[in-house]
Amino acid sequence: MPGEFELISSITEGLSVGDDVVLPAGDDAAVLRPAGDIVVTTDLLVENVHFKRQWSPARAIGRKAIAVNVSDVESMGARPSAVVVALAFPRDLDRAWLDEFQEGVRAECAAAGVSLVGGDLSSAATVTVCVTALGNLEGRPAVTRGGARPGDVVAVCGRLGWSGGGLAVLQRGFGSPKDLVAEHQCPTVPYGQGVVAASAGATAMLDVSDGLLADLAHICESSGVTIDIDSSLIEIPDGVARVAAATGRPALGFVLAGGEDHALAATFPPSTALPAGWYRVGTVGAGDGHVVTVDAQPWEGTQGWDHFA
Ligand SMILES: Nc1ncnc2c1ncn2[C@@H]1O[C@H](COP(=O)(O)OP(=O)(O)O)[C@@H](O)[C@H]1O
Ligand SMILES: Cc1ncc(C[n+]2csc(CCOP(=O)(O)OP(=O)(O)O)c2C)c(N)n1
Ligand SMILES: [Mg+2]
Ligand SMILES: [Mg+2]
Ligand SMILES: [Mg+2]
Repeated sequence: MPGEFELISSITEGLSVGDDVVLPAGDDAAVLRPAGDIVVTTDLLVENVHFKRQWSPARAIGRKAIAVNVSDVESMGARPSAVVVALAFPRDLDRAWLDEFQEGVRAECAAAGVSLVGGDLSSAATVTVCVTALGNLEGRPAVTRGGARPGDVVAVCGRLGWSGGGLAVLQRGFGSPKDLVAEHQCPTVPYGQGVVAASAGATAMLDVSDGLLADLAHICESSGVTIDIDSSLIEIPDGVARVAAATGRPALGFVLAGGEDHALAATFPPSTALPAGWYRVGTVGAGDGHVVTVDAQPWEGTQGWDHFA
């Protein structure tokens, strides 16, 4: 492995940046000039908690680190603009692993439309990635978790259950269905749909990281409402049905609580025509927060991921 400054040079060489970047990576800090309110968010990816190097190629881990963070920017109804990437890894890590990780970072930044404007490197016993992502509201109000109203429609854009299904496959030591495994290695974030939903009048929005039920409970709590999921509106992907059959776990559990979907979930007034790519999954009801039901019944299984439960 070359020295730290040589690595940084290779990481930042030839980086292109967007219009809001005044000073790119290379100084003590980058300088941005947003045209409206900015949103900022950060999420960690920790080896053996969020990924395993045996389960995911380096390129997918680099892509995922960007994707899950930009997903939180999208969920505010903002246009993603920039990221900084802090990376710690063992001294004896293969140089090829780092190069492939960095290739994934660049590829996903390009897909998401964000500029890589800085970061940090450190040695550590295992790989840890911390990304901070920024976005621009461009004059629109942020779509928070707190604006859902009784009668609103609950809708989703993106893939539910694929990532959780892929995780179950990997945990059993298998590699297929390949589409599910790929989705676990790096989720497909519906880039651009945060702004689309905000412009269509979404009243509340978030990205599904812990699991649809666990995350919708945040909207219930913040908005002071209840949500009922209508299971007849929920499609079970073929691969998820196969993994459910092989594991003896209910297919609906992967979709409702699998986690790491990084789909967007939002509430819309009942009169709103849902934007293309969005599908209804349930309805907002009156009541005092906390409650997400499925077909008007409490969900018996886990609601989603909790790092400390
Ligand atoms: N260590 C921390 N210090 C301050 N705020 C935090 C910390 N950890 C989480 N939060 C805040 O708590 C909220 C929920 O966090 P989290 O569940 O990680 O959100 P998300 O699932 O959208 O990534 C966010 O607003 C986040 O910024
Ligand atoms: C090795 C491994 N085990 C388990 C998981 C499953 N998993 C880890 S974190 C997580 C939930 C999402 O992560 P979190 O850090 O809570 O993201 P946030 O909600 O803050 O966006 C899930 C489903 C995984 N991805 N990799
Ligand atoms: Mg988080
Ligand atoms: Mg997150
Ligand atoms: Mg989130």
